[in-house]
Amino acid sequence: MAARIMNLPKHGLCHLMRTSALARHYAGSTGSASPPQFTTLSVDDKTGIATLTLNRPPANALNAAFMGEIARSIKELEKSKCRGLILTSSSERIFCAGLDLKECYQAEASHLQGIWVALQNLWHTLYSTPLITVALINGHTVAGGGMLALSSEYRIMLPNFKIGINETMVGLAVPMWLIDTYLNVIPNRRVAEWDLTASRIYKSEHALKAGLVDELAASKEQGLERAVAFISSYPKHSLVARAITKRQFREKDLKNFEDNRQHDLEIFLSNIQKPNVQSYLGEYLESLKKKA
Ligand SMILES: CC/C=C\CC/C=C/CC(=O)SCCNC(=O)CCNC(=O)[C@H](O)C(C)(C)COP(=O)(O)OP(=O)(O)OC[C@H]1O[C@@H](n2cnc3c(N)ncnc32)[C@H](O)[C@@H]1OP(=O)(O)O
Repeated sequence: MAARIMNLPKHGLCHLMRTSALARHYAGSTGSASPPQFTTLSVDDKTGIATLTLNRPPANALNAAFMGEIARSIKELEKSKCRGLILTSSSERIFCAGLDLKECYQAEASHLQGIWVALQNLWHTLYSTPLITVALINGHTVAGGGMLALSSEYRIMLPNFKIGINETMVGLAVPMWLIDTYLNVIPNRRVAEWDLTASRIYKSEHALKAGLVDELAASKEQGLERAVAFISSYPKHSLVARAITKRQFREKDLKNFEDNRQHDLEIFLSNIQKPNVQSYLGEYLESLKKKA
């Protein structure tokens, strides 16, 4: 089996062609001709590997438009017969800081609903995709950012960053579908329960030891090479069987989610609008500002 390893040109012809194709797709599905705003996508036609780069400074915080854009790109890549997807960040410090908390503070219920439904859809799309998925975690990734990493099949992280799910710390329960996602990576229930109830955040090196990530890479370039090698290690003839097997492993979690989608939304809306949670959220946002 020949595993092709190459660095993708950041602004190559291939990238431009794919971006315009996606823009046409968005125009068809949303009625607007606006191109992707918060991501760049490049596809290596020789390897069939796509790199989706998160680019919403300063923290790649997730709002509904950003999450919709990521999910639509994944769906489009599935149709284009790409074999694999690498998720990474344009920032040198932050892979993804989770939900955009500024948009969760003192927001209308309809806005909060839009955010949560977009988060649910993004999780479902990434967790269920037949594509071979690798998160190249080149910065801190917490909460919803942890979700992106853990929903991928393989995680490569750069040293000296943080990864974890800290929802309880901000006053909210971890949704069942995210617990299932965590257990898919850390099957030791006691460790998983402790991590999620205590909002445990791991440093890269410790995350590797705990099995939360699969490899450390010294640089983003090395990480990209390792990600391409991982995806290319699956022979072409195995891809359909591989995708069916992946689906079977994840089917129960996906069904649980579908059975409880509405209830999950109601729990979020009820929690996030509680005065004590909103008040804590305000203080938390202030503390993030004061750090600067
Ligand atoms: C109350 C619960 C709300 C929703 C519940 C539902 C649960 C959903 C899951 C979630 O995703 S909740 C999101 C939880 N996220 C966090 O708690 C992350 C908070 N951020 C951090 O811990 C740190 O920023 C970091 C470790 C990610 C990066 O640290 P560092 O490199 O030192 O950067 P700064 O802290 O200086 O941040 C840079 C810049 O980004 C802004 N920012 C950071 N996180 C968010 C965020 N989640 N939403 C909006 N904005 C965020 C931060 O304020 C700084 O902005 P400046 O304008 O001051 O540059």
